[in-house]
Amino acid sequence: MSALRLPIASPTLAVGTFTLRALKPDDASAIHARVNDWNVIRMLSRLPFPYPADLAAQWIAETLRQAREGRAYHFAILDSSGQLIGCVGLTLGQGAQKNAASLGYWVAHSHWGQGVARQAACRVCRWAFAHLGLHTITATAAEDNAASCALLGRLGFRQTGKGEQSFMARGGKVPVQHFTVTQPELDAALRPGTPEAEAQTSPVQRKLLLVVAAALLDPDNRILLAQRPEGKALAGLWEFPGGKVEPGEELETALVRELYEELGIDVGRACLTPFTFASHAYETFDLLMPLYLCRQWQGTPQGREGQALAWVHADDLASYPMPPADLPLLPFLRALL
Ligand SMILES: Nc1nc2c([nH]c(=O)n2[C@@H]2O[C@H](COP(=O)(O)OP(=O)(O)OP(=O)(O)O)[C@@H](O)[C@H]2O)c(=O)[nH]1
Ligand SMILES: [Mg+2]
Repeated sequence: MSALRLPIASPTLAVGTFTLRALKPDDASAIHARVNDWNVIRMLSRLPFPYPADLAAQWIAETLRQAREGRAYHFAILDSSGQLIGCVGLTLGQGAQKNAASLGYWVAHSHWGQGVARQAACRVCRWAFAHLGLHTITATAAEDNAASCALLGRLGFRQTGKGEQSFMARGGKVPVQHFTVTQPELDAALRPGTPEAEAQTSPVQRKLLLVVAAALLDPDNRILLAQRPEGKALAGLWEFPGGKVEPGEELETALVRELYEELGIDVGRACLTPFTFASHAYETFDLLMPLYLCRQWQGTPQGREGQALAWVHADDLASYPMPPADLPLLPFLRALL
């Protein structure tokens, strides 16, 4: 579990013939020209019509502030000639919602029907799942925005409910549909050959994820496994307790913190023995996971994040489905125990 989320730099992302990059103050006039269009603005809840020219500059300044603070990431969508043709962005939840973000986008009317929003939204969601530790991304679309509802469905978003929302430009409440997607749902919906599916193979976007984990051993040489809870990636699989190393954090410090957060036990750093490591290329990131052995701790392990726990003999490990990264580690544990 992450203690806090540090802002990360907005990347420049490529998808198909489009480029997504952080907004710049110079984009204001292009944004104003494209968004101040009834076709576009009637689908956006928070914008007035007509859209005053100076609002674009204020909004850009706000997005840059939010990005510096790690609260939102907004991108200009540029076509192959570098012309701004829309925007896409994610606003991150706070507090208990920190693993969720909401998606928003618009595309200039002249570019509708060309898959711009689909490709851009997909690219940003894939980046966000890989880099921001998100579990879900939500989106809301006006019920009469059939194109947007269809686009979200095509990206793997599920409709989770209906409601009403004030739309400034329309001067009142409008029926809306709420949607949500997880990383596996987004990945499952990718259609091979589409620009958004091809974009993922771009090597510059691969991320190395450093995760630290422990094989806790009881006096009978049984290993403690924890079942990944619902809502997390790889939910239901059994894993070694542990988690992501925070930027600037030492490995052992991270592991001591994770074991306390996830299991409520106190482990001295001296009780952690480096054992082996897992290295696995997941679809969107490379996992590097040092695995430590630990035989001594204070307290009784409890699933503090709602995860089931099991003490498992090395010979029984095969009965517990584990993430693919863990499978090469099992022979070493069997040999040791
Ligand atoms: N802890 C742990 N993570 C593993 C194992 N095997 C494996 O592939 N992973 C991957 O490593 C990453 C660790 O994520 P995590 O969800 O434990 O991270 P965390 O405790 O910091 O949680 P949070 O990000 O929800 O705050 C996940 O992508 C997970 O799928 C394992 O045996 N133990
Ligand atoms: Mg964890």
